[in-house]
Amino acid sequence: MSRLLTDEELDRQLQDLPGWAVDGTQLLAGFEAPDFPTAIRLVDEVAAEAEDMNHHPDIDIRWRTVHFALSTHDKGGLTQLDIELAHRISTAAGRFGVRSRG
Ligand SMILES: C[C@H](O)[C@H](O)[C@H]1CNC2=NC(N)=NC(=O)C2=N1
Repeated sequence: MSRLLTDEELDRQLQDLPGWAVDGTQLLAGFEAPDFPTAIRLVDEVAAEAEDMNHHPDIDIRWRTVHFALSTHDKGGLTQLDIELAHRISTAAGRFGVRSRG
């Protein structure tokens, strides 16, 4: 599950991850919530998902905008764990009515 993904594998799987983009060794996405409390509720939900996976994002919170940066630190790049976490983040955002900025 945690080997580095090839560029082809990343390109193919990004088709199913609208709003996410690869930047070097990271998978990035920004989301805009209707208000600050909802942004924090999203981050709290993502924290639970990350703990469940034992795979944790870098998170930047600025008022209603939340940016996530995903990478598998132990491997120095992107693995299937990052893809899985991206899906969980996008799903959680949808549940909270938080739209992607991508
Ligand atoms: C020891 C612990 O399982 C590891 O440090 C986990 C924790 N969370 C992690 N999160 C991320 N993004 N990458 C990792 O390599 C990673 N490793």
